[in-house]
Amino acid sequence: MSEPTSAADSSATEPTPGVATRHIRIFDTTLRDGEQSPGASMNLAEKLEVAAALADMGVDVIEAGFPIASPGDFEAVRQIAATVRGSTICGLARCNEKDIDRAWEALKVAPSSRIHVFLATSAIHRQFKLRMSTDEIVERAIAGVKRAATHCDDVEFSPEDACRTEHDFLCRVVEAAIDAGATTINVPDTVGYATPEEVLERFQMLCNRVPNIDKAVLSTHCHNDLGMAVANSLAAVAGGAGQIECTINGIGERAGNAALEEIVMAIQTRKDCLNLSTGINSRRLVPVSRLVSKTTGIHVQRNKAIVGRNAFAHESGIHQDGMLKERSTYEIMSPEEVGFAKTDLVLGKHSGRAALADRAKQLGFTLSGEQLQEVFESFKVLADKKKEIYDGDIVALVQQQISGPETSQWSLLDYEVTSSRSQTPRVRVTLGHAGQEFTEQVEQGDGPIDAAFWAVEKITGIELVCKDFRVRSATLGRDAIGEANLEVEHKGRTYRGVGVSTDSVESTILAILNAIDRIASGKTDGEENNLPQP
Ligand SMILES: CC(=O)SCCNC(=O)CCNC(=O)[C@H](O)C(C)(C)COP(=O)(O)OP(=O)(O)OC[C@H]1O[C@@H](n2cnc3c(N)ncnc32)[C@H](O)[C@@H]1OP(=O)(O)O
Ligand SMILES: CC(C)C(=O)C(=O)O
Ligand SMILES: [Mg+2]
Repeated sequence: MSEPTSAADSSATEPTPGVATRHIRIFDTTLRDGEQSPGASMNLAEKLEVAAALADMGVDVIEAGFPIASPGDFEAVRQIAATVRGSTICGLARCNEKDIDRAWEALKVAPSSRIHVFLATSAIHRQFKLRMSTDEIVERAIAGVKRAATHCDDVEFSPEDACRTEHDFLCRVVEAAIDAGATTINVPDTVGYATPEEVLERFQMLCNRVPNIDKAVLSTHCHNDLGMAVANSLAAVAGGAGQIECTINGIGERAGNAALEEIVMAIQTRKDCLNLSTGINSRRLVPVSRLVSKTTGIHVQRNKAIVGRNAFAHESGIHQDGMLKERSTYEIMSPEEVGFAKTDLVLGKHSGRAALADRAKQLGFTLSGEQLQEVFESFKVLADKKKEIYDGDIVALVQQQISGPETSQWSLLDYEVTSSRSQTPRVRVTLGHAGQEFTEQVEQGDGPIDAAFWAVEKITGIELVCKDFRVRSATLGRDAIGEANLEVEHKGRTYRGVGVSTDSVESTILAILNAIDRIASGKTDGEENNLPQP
């Protein structure tokens, strides 16, 4: 493996000096094999939109469908062939005249079209599915390719289940198909069974043993049943393949096909050792992935390579600290390169002070020293309760810290609330003050908030007249934190209090205590600490 010599080298690799870069054709089969994913059917308008996006991204060949499969599939291939420009449009056909002629009927309007004929060659498929002898398979393959070649000079032939086909027989079929006019020979790992070493050997074997192999482009089409589709596709390329068949988000039959975005970014990111290139505009990968996900209803998992929501997100403090110092410590590609707006430093329970201070700074607060430490402590307490901390949470935490007294007099140790439609609310509050604990239980008021006021007033002995009280959701979602803001009057003077928590009763009690601390320190509303404006 080549080693980056500096931080920047790790994401800006160059091809090996003196070694020519080989261009690899990208054949996208999202609309054909991808649509074979259970539940992924797309309607005509959706297929046209996806095809246009694929062409715009720079896909060389779009397999638009299997025209004999249904009138809808035929019409989708026909309209894509009629309207989408910039890519070759391909249609799939079994090895029989009806399929091939129907495919051509749909494709003929395209300026550049390809008929893809397939016939299984492995012993299992010959014996149990097709019930044909080896001679019959060869004859049928030749007839199919010849029929396709009468329509179109771009003919692809796939010996289905090629990776489980006997070497001698595979060589025989491939040679016959090329002689019959096939210009691309696709060697599929139909059931995702092969290992990268086996794929490499199989492609090398075909290159060494099939005498006319130089008259066709070799192609790879890998399924992901054992999670090796992308590795197998790259192994095929190392063995001589010049075309990779793949799908957006890796959708496809069963566990899917090799994911286009992973192939493209592996080639782009590791051009230093692979010495390959594609014509794909990688900045379109995320938008096209989202389009396909929305269109098919197949959700992209958060940790999916390249296009998953977490692909450029960092939550761990140590990683975030590294990222803030130098991006290449934890990123081998830039998010912009694949179409994400930016790296996401997600604040959560694994984050540290560096990321918290950085986010607070972006929000308009400069935190350091003890102030940072205090916000960090309340941040960790909150992070234990919430999955993700949003910007609104940070603003609320910082504001609470800034507006709080230097030394808090009263602290909330515990509380319990019972409320129902039919009974008077009951609140039990335990407060700490000067090393002692005080508990009060009240059963009065119009609701738990009112009861909480009564309980705190009883413990502290400070009477409050509530002039204004609001609880607002500081962030989004059901686990949002509530920020309680109140204005109280005590002995003719007005005081403010702020409290935040995921529980609105708790944020209210904290806001009351905040106001009481201000009363004790003599800070009225007109003498607030200067709150920075986020
Ligand atoms: C590996 C792959 O992804 S291959 C592509 C798979 N995709 C699809 O099958 C999706 C679209 N398919 C369909 O809509 C239907 O299967 C159709 C319209 C193509 C055919 O439907 P039917 O005529 O009802 O046949 P059915 O699907 O039940 O069986 C397939 C037939 O094709 C035959 N067949 C399979 N592959 C081939 C081939 N490459 N060349 C010729 N015949 C083939 C089978 O032996 C079987 O023939 P039989 O009925 O004489 O036993
Ligand atoms: C039609 C062929 C190429 C196929 O999808 C496969 O073998 O997986
Ligand atoms: Mg397939």
